Amino acid sequence: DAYGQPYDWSPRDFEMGAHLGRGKFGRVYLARERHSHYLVAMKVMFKEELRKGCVQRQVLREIEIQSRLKHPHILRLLTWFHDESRIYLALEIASEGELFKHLRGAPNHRFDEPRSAKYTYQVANALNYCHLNNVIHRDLKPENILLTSTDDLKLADFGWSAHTPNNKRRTLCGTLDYLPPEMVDGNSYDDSVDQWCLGILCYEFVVGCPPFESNSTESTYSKIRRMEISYPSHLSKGCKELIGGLLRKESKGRITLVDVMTHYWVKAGMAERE
Ligand SMILES: Cn1ncc2ncnc(NCCc3cnc(NC(=O)Nc4cccc(C(F)(F)F)c4)s3)c21
Repeated sequence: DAYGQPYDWSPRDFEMGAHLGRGKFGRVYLARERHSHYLVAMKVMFKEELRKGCVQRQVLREIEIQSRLKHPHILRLLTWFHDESRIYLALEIASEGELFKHLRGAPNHRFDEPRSAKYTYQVANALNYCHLNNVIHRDLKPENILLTSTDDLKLADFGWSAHTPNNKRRTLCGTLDYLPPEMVDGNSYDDSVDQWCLGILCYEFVVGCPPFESNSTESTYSKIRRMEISYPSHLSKGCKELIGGLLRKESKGRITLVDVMTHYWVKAGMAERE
């Protein structure tokens, strides 16, 4: 407010609009702040549901982590508040919504290599910023990445993020396709799990499905453990080399996020997109 004191936001400050999407816990609405007409994406979650899902602490950790992260490719958590039954996250809007929708809607469910290279660069840039702030995202997948009207990516949903180093087992939920071998085996892990996930993500961009996808948990796990990856013939040498550099079973052997941002395939793809 005018005196520089943090203002206590409340649901009454916003007019709720269109339904933008739904997550595992709660729904997202377009919302407009009454005086400034500023538009936000409002994630509304029921405290009872979070309690039943035993995720209250994770939401609070996400709020603590996300309010500190300020980066062009990380979706801003602008503010948060709660009333007697709900918790509200006021988020920056990414008007094109979940990247997942655009990937599934693209021809052959995949992006061309220049577009994939640009997105890979932006995610690597955001993850590098997270790691410099001792945060691992841990839940990178197309559903958690949003697209803006300028065709730029925003990393979102830090509900599973954690401070490094971390070796708490995370209860498995959602897709297993992105789990790195060290997590499948329940071993300790560090921020290089995000490099693994970036490799899976890049593969899914250019191929249209994750490399270890299969119809049962056991076979996904065994494919991950055996590093059973096949590259379609349409992939360029540079693309295979980059993905191969990230999908290394040995976490220490994975190329760094800076290696990704300076990789010739990534730079060539971005130059072509300019
Ligand atoms: C759909 N859509 N379209 C446009 C648009 N623009 C912005 N945002 C959108 N959608 C919201 C994306 C999110 C960002 N941050 C989130 N954070 C979260 O959902 N956290 C969270 C909640 C409950 C439980 C847990 C826990 F603990 F279990 F992990 C974690 S969701 C948009």
